[in-house]
Amino acid sequence: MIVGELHGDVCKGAGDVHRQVDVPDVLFIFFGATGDLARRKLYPALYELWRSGELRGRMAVVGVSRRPFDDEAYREFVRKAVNEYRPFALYGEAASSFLERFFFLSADVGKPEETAKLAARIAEVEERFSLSGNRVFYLSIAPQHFAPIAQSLRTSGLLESRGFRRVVIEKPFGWDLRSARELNAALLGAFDERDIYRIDHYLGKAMVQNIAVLRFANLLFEPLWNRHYIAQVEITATETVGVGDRKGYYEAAGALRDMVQNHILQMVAMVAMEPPGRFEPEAIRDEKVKALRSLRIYRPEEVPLFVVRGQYRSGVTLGEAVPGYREEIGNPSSTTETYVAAVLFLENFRWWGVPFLVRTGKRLARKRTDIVIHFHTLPLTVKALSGIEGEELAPNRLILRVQPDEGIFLTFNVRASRSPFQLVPTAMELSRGEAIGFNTPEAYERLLYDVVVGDPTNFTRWDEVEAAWRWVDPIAEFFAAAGEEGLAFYPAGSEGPEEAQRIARRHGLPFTSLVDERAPVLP
Ligand SMILES: NC(=O)C1=CN([C@@H]2O[C@H](COP(=O)(O)OP(=O)(O)OC[C@H]3O[C@@H](n4cnc5c(N)ncnc54)[C@H](OP(=O)(O)O)[C@@H]3O)[C@@H](O)[C@H]2O)C=CC1
Ligand SMILES: O=C1O[C@H](COP(=O)(O)O)[C@@H](O)[C@H](O)[C@H]1O
Repeated sequence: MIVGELHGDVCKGAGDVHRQVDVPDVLFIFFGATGDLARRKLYPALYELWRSGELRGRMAVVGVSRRPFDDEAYREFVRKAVNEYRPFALYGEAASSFLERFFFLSADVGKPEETAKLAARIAEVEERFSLSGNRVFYLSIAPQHFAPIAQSLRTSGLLESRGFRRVVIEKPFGWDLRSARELNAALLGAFDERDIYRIDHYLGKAMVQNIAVLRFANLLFEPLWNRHYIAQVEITATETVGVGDRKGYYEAAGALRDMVQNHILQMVAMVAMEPPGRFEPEAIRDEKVKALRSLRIYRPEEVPLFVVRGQYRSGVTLGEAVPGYREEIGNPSSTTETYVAAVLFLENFRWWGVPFLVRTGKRLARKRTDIVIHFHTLPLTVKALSGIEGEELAPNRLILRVQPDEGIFLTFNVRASRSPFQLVPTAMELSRGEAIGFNTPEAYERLLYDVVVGDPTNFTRWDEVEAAWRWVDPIAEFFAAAGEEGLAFYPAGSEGPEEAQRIARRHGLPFTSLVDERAPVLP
């Protein structure tokens, strides 16, 4: 099955279809140019867009941070970042033609007299490369800087260029609904909503983009995509890593704000949305927001019935002994959750009564992102009709493996060849990354490209953010009030807290094993 092709044709803006669009020239202005995100994701993604020819000769970058870099020091920083990701990518001629387009401004964004110098730098670079005035302001910086940056961009006239002005915002988009609204108001003081690109990098992952194609371009699935045929939806986004260098941020955010409010709920929306009338950005986002608005919001006293939070203790992950979360961040009484499992319900006609089981966490047994659609079991089994013996009839399942290896699988029952009186569940591989050239660019590469060509499909619109916070807020409030009570500890390297299976079983099937290599493809 040629998923890559379908994906491009049907879902405009969702993937490699980009390659057919004319790419305008652009100046990127990176705030937070020396930070972790810029180093690990943005420069490698830009390099890939350059290497593949999409932005070759059509872009330049002005990086901003307080570090006392000159242009040369900044170029060396970018060179190292790219080479770390793709060893020896940047050397010789290839390096200089790419790096000569990087410029630096050392400025504290809290000091207007320093950011005022940005206008001159931008003018100089745009003139040097004959750019058309298209500007992408990428705020790869802590959210408390968003408002002052927006304000200074407006007052300095930098938003009055001849070309387009777009702003890219990283998560977290607020800490709750109230702060998200304040942040949004600050941004709207400088940019139109249509020019605000709120990044959720899961929406840049090929298999997440494939959900809509699989659903709406296949007669095999479209009629079955509802409560009549689907018993349960299971979404997993687990990691083996701990909090790493982002301790301060994570201690305040926790897994609920870090992963559930954005990536997990976006995947829920993609699975649950109604077919859009047209495959256009706003039509698609209209349907996503409707799905998010139909989430049943839990009252605080209901939260323990539907949501489990956990925190890792020391253990062994991928053969390595690792400390517990509290030791890692140096706070022996932290109650921040590093794991969340929840059962969600959408109160609409299509999904009434279908549990959406979601889980995410750090320091678990496997890095895995899967979306599993569990179909109902047949009421009158083949077993009963034919006298075939064996285990319970396994339900059909459709598995979208988002990462680490991309693939789509469908499970079904067949008669065992050696023993014709037994049924065995088997899996059909509908597509796999490597086999069909799915070796797609990093999510950030796709999303950066989308910003340049002005395709907001795979970015989160404000009303989606708002709807997600409405669901998250009461749960976050409950967590904060409960403190350590109800916090389930799990050893690093495990499947997470057993309590997650308890809520899963209460509402549906248990979560699929993370440890079993065959799961969830085969039961
Ligand atoms: N890292 C990641 O994997 C992810 C990060 N994000 C989000 O992206 C944003 C950036 O994160 P990350 O790169 O990790 O953060 P870092 O702390 O690594 O980097 C912050 C950057 O901002 C600059 N900076 C800080 N204060 C100022 C200031 N007053 N004036 C000018 N520059 C300043 C820093 O440089 P200097 O100190 O030299 O000024 C640095 O370049 C955050 O909003 C984060 O939540 C989102 C998803 C993933
Ligand atoms: O946004 C985030 O995502 C990463 C996981 O991303 P993935 O693409 O590697 O699955 C997570 O580690 C981080 O805490 C979170 O902020």
